[in-house]
Amino acid sequence: MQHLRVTQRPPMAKVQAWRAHHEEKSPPGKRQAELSNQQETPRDIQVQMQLTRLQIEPIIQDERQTKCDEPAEIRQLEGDSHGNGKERCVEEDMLHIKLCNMQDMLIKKQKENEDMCKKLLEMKHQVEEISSLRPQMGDTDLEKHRDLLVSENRRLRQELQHLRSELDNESSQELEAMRQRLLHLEHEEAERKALISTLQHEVQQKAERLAEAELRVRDSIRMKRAACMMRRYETCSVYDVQYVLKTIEVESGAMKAALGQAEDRSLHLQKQLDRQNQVVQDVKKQLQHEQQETSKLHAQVALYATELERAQEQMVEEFRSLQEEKELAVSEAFERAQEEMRAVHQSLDDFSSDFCAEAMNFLETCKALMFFVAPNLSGQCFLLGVRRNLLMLQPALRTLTHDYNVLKRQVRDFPGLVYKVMREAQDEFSRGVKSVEDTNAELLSKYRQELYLRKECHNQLVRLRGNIRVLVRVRPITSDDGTGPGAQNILTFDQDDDGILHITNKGKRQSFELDKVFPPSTTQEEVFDEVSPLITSCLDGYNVCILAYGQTGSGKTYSMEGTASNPGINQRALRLLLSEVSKRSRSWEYHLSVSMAEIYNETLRDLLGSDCHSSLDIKMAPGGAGELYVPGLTQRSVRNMLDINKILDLGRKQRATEHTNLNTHSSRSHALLILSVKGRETSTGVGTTALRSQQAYIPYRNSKLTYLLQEALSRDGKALLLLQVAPVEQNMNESLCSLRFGDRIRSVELGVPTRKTEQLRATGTESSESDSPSSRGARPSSVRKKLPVSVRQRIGPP
Ligand SMILES: Nc1ncnc2c1ncn2[C@@H]1O[C@H](COP(=O)(O)OP(=O)(O)OP(=O)(O)O)[C@@H](O)[C@H]1O
Repeated sequence: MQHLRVTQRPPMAKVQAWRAHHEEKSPPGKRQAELSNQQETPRDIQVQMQLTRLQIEPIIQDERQTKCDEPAEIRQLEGDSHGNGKERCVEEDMLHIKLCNMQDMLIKKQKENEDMCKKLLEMKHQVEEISSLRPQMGDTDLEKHRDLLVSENRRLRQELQHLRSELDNESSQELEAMRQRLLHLEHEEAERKALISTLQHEVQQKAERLAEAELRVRDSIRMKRAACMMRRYETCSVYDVQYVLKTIEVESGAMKAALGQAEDRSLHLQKQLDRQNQVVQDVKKQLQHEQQETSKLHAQVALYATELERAQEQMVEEFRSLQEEKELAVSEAFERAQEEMRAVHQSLDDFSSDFCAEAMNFLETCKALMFFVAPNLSGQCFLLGVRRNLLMLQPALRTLTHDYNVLKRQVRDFPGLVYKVMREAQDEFSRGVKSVEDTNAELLSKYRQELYLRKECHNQLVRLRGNIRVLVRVRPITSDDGTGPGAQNILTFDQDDDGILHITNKGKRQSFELDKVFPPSTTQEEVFDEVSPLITSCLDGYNVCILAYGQTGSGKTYSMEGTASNPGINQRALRLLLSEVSKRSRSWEYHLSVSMAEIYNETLRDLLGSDCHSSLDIKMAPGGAGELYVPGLTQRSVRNMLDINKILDLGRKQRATEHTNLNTHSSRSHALLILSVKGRETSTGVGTTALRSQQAYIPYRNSKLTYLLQEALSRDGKALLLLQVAPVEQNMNESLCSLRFGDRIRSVELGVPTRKTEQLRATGTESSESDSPSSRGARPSSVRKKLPVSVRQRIGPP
């Protein structure tokens, strides 16, 4: 591709040969000396012109050739870029335009060259003419002409040189740009081809894996069928067959009836559940309505409160102005009264002084007249008048004082009155609010009660159907989650329903309903409290399986193993079982044993054995019951906490050492803790066997693990899935996958869990009876339960 735009250089050999030929005739030293002295002859000029022509011609030819090549290049480019989309078409168009421009330019340049050639020819003619005229012309004229021609020749040569360099420059730039573009396109194409081949490879790998999985499933079905057949044909004698047939005949009616009853009960419970759901929905609606009403009332209360506040402020303002007015009025009245009093006193004083003066005068007069006339009574009359006036003023003063006192009292009592009125209003409001709150609380408690009932019904349904219980534990945000937008929390919880988890995905909220959701604040103890009833039921003879599932770093190990100071389910479960065993020790004898295994890369390893490097196999139990066991898997008896701690430590250490040796990552390995409990009721001789297994991850593609799990998740088992999720945004996809997986698992029906009991006969042979909830009612013991006890010891040495 790159070679397309490489321009052919002028045939320099031809030029050099021609030059050598003429230099022979006119040696370069001589010619140069002539040129430097401006002494070129017409012959020299002719030679120069010819040389120039020879140099130009290849360039022109080259350009012509380039021009001819261009459509081919374009075609080539079109071919290369075919299928690279619009972008490439646009680029091709641009290149095409550029090429057209170049063509135009080349034509122009060619024309210029041709013009120049013509000029040169003319010059040649002129030179010839001059040479023919030379004999007729004088030396001076000739010299003049020669100078002119030489200078013209030099100018033309310079122009030619300039044009040539321009042409070279432009064409080389264009060529470089096109080369770059071509390289880029080639690079892109190579990348695409690599991508396609990677994808093809992946598709092929997936197809191979699918085929492999299909083959495995077919194998397992074939094996199961074969085992069934073997069981039927090898282990059962004619007598057994007859016995079985008879038992089936006898039992089938009762079994059908029991099945019918169970179905009826399930239907009834389903109906009840539907009813409860309906009630819950109604209550929810009512609650919503009440909440709306409450919010309305709250708004009204707030409105009233603001109005009250405003009224209070107004009242206070009015009260203040009234008080000011009152004080003003009182002070005015007081001043007036004082004025009046002063006036009265003044008049009294005046009067008394006048009166005294008068009286003195009068007395003087009287004294003077005493001797002559009888005593005069008019002075006494005047005094009586004044006294009457004073007596008339006194009630007015008293009324004024009384009014003043009343007003003063009113003013003093007014804030208290306002406060009282407001208090009453507030009391009334709070009574209203409280009654609304009480109604709400009542509705809420009813709603919770209904939820609880619904959960109970659901649990009962789960027990009857034998579904797997799915719990979710959300781990807290840790420093490993980093900072930034990826470390944002995306999970929220429902305050009223502990089985709801909301996940906010791109602004949208998705809700998942599970059996229980543990928020990050949940302690190990609280998680264990939820799991413990399941664990104790393995003492009653049920197969129990607890699985922790989740992406790497979501807290599976933390929940199952925990830390030394805060142990997880494994250690707590063993501790609980030990304490239960000691509680029941009066009537029961139990034997607890523990195995620990790890599956890594389809290799099952014993973590408690002396050689933890060797790989173990999973085999069909020889009893023909189609059950599996692991030959050579170490089982260690457990009697106290010391034993438990030793065993767990050993298992952990073996696992860690092996990981260091293999340089593996923990998330690719799957740990199993298998606990076997064998119990015997000392009074009746009834024995129970059960199996509990835990593991850290369920990859369904892992056949070894699936084999072991299919035992634990068998029809007569109780199973619990502990989904572990990380709360941050960067783990959203994995969290969604885990929750969707949990949702699907919740609907998986394992069948009614059955208790495994066996009656030990005095002769040493064993029989068993079903003690499942249904069997305790009407369901008779099944054929499966009549198998010898050794067959039920599934994992561990046969
Ligand atoms: N509930 C929790 N409280 C506090 N820390 C937790 C909790 N759950 C997990 N962690 C912490 O989160 C980190 C990852 O947890 P853990 O190792 O249990 O994840 P994992 O799912 O077992 O990972 P892997 O699959 O890679 O083994 C650990 O540091 C652990 O201490």
